Amino acid sequence: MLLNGTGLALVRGGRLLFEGLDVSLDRGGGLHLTGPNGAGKSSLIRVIAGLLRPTAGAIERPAVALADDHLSLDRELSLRRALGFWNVPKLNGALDALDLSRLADVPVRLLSSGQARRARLARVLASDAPLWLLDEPFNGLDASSGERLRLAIDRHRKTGGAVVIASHQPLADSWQEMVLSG
Ligand SMILES: Nc1ncnc2c1ncn2[C@@H]1O[C@H](COP(=O)(O)OP(=O)(O)OP(=O)(O)O)[C@@H](O)[C@H]1O
Repeated sequence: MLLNGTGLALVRGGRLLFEGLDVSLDRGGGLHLTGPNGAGKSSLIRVIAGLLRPTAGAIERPAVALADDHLSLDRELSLRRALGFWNVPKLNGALDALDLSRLADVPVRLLSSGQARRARLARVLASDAPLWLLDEPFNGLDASSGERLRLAIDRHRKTGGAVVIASHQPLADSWQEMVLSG
């Protein structure tokens, strides 16, 4: 098993967001976190990433790559050099997959908001982490970028990776859905 969390609970801002939660994923697996705003999807992703300590429970995880709104890229560097700050062994393939190659030499500060979002996703695609954690990855992407991302995610799962996505958008049947109710 790639990811195994058992009995997870989290209190945040004085509120119990979830308790007794089990999450597990095998290689090739996909977990889709859904639920209303504030239900705790992003918080659970941060628990899985190891950035938030759960109030109860235990978690075993492999190396993870997280894409959310927090990744900082040096705005003065070119996209390629800014991403190069991270562990990105598959950078060229990732830039290609998200149609960012022609922007590789452009300073990060000149990217549009959708291009910057794709850049944060490219960091994940370029990593060699088996577990991808994607918080609302389709937000702000145009249709063709969304499709490119879907293909990259499918490819990652088919080659033995696993993916957790928090998203309000429907996903295909191959995703195991977990509804958080807050
Ligand atoms: N840094 C923080 N400190 C305290 N409480 C927080 C913090 N960040 C988020 N929360 C609270 O935790 C709860 C869950 O937030 P979270 O961002 O996990 O929800 P979500 O399900 O991802 O929501 P959305 O669909 O809006 O993205 C909310 O009530 C939020 O106010």
